[in-house]
Amino acid sequence: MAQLIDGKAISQQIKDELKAEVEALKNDGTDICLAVIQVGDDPASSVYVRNKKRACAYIGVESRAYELPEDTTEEQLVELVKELNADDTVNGILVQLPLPAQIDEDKIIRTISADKDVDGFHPESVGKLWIGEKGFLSCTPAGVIQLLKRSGIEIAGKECVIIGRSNIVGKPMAALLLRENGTVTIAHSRTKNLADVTRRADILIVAIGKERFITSDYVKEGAVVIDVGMHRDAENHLCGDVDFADVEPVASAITPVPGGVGPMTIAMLMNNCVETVRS
Ligand SMILES: Nc1nc(=O)c2c([nH]1)NC[C@@H]1CN(c3ccc(C(=O)N[C@@H](CCC(=O)O)C(=O)O)cc3)C=[N+]21
Repeated sequence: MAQLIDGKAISQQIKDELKAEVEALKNDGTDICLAVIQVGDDPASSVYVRNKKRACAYIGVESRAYELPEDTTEEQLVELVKELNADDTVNGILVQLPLPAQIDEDKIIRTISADKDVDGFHPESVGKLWIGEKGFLSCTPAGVIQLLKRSGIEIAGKECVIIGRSNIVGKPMAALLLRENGTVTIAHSRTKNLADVTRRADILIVAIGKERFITSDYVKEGAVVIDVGMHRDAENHLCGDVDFADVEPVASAITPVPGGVGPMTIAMLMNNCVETVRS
C-alpha cells in the first residue's frame, strides 16, 4: 500500500498558516488585495476562479474580480492590467489562462508588473528562479515541492523525472527540484523509450495531459508518483495523467486526483499573495 499524499489536508495546513500571518499583517495595518481577471465564461475557468476567490476570503485577502466579455481585445486587456499595475491598493494580479485566441498570452504576462506577478509567469520571475534569486514561484511546481517536503520525502540526491516541458509546470518544476539538489531529467513528447527513462525515477512528476496514460509499466517499484494532470473521463469523473489503480500498488507514495496537486496550486497562489507584502 502506497502512502496517499493528501493535497487537500496539506493545502489546508498551508492556508491556516497564511491566515494567521495575514491576521498579524492586518493588525499592523497591512491589507492584501488580489485582482483576478477572467475573459469569457469557460465553465472550467469559472470553477477555478471561484475556488481562488474562496481561498482569498478564507485567509483574509481581498479579491477584486474583473469579468470581461469573450470578445475583449488585447488592447483593452492591456489597458486594464496597466491600470491595476498603477493601483497601489492592488498587490497581486492574476489573469486566468487560457485567453481567447485574439489575445496574445505572452504579451499579457509581460504586461503584468513583475512585483505583482503572483502566478510567477513573468520572465523576470522565471529568470530569478533559474539563477537562485528570491522571486514569485510558479504555483503548481511550488505546490509539488511542498507536498514532498511536508510528506517527509527527501529530494536531495534522488533521481527526479518530470514528464512535460511546459513553461508553467515542467520547466519550473525542473528548476525547483534542482534547487532541492535532485538529479533532474525532463522527458517530453519526443523522448525515445519513455518507460526506460521514467523507470529510473525515484520521484516521478507527471504532466503530460493524457488521461490515465502512466501505468505501472512506467514506474519503478517504490517510486514516489506525483500526478499533475486533470481530466474529466467518459463517466464525467475527475482523473489524472496517472492510472491510479494500476500504479498505486507499485508506488511508495502517490497523489490522488482530485485532492492532490490541484488544491496545492491555490494554496501556493495564496502564499504568493502574502509574499507581495513580506519584508
Ligand atoms: N493564470 C492562471 N493561473 C493558474 O494557476 C491557472 C490558470 N491560469 N488556468 C487554469 C489552471 C488550472 N488551475 C487549477 C487550480 C486548482 C485546481 C483544483 O483545485 N483542483 C481540485 C478539483 C477542482 C474541481 O473539482 O474541478 C483538485 O484537484 O482536487 C485545479 C486546477 C489553475 N490554473
